[in-house]
Amino acid sequence: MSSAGTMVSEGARPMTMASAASAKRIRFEDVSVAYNGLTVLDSLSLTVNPGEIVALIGPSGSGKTTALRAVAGFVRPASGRITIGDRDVTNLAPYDRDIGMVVQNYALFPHMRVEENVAFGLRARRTAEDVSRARVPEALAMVGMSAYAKRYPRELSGGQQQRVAIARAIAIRPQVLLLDEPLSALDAQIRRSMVDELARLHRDLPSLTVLYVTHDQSEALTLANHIGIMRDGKLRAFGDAQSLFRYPPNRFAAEFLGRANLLTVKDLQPLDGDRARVTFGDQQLIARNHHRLPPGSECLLCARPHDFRLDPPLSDSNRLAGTVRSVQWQGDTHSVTLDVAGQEVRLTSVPMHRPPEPGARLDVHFNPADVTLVPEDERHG
Ligand SMILES: Nc1ncnc2c1ncn2[C@@H]1O[C@H](COP(=O)(O)OP(=O)(O)OP(=O)(O)O)[C@@H](O)[C@H]1O
Repeated sequence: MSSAGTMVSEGARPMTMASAASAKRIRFEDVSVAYNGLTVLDSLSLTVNPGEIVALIGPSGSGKTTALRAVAGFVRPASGRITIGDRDVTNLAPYDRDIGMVVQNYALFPHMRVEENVAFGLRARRTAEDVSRARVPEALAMVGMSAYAKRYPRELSGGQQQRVAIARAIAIRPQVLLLDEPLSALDAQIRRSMVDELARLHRDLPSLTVLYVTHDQSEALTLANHIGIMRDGKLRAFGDAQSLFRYPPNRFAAEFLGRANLLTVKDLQPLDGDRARVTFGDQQLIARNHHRLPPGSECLLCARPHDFRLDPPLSDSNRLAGTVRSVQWQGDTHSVTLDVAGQEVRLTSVPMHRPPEPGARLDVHFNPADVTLVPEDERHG
């Protein structure tokens, strides 16, 4: 642990975990959970492939933690099946599932020193004393906390406590690691460095299959191989992080993962490849039709704030003429809100020497390959 509070593995890969080849898959098969007769997780089917990180994101109350707790064995599904590798764990007790878990608020035992906290899971599993003696320093080294073994939790910062919680979870060498908002109690700067460190930890432990629940889309985009977006107990979108961001399958996914301008367009006409022409106001625009929406569809054109350009357009660019509503300087960017044919468009640019004034006319353009059409129909969302 450096004094700046970074998590670094000390020494050469101390933990000789099994290789990625022995990693285990987590599978939800049509899993529903109800509390007091109210369904809060509705027919969830989802696979976390061996050794990958899947992030579940979604608004408060959408069922993310419930899904995680069902894997951990803290809630029993009303129907469906959960498997880890080839084992059906649906009805196994939590301690029989070979799972490590880290929750938001550290949950360290305050009366135990760091090393005793990390040893706790090993003791509970009746791990031989000599094995435990080796595993505790290994796990602490993985999270850069070797120097803090003798401290009590109250003598640690929040970030340090969470590192100890992670060390405790991985000391048992679980097949599966469940992380429930592990960084949300930390301040923004520590959180950012912990995200990098979790990514590194996962590179050091490639056999670990991770289900990661978070509110924070940037954590999900940075860490996850695949992202699931939940709403009202249902999985509304699932895909690899990049595709989900670039080609959101519905309005909800577009709005939840990153900021999106969603322009209402109509009269879709497919062009060559996966492109299509659409009508926006009295203008024709070209966009990707990644979801192959049928001709004539009413849909949304999804453009991210950074997709817009202010420099002179290329010949095949889409152009929009707008009126500036507001301009905000945000340090490393300018954020501009425009009125374009009665719809609000937000764009970000590198800091401008002479930002436009509210009320000024501003022409922007964007490359057809950077924007995508999204179905408006709620049946898709
Ligand atoms: N023990 C419980 N008893 C009754 N209802 C519960 C219980 N735990 C959760 N719920 C309800 O289940 C729904 C889903 O909760 P869950 O904690 O899974 O959501 P979440 O997406 O993780 O939310 P958050 O991001 O706020 O943690 C919520 O409406 C919640 O009130």
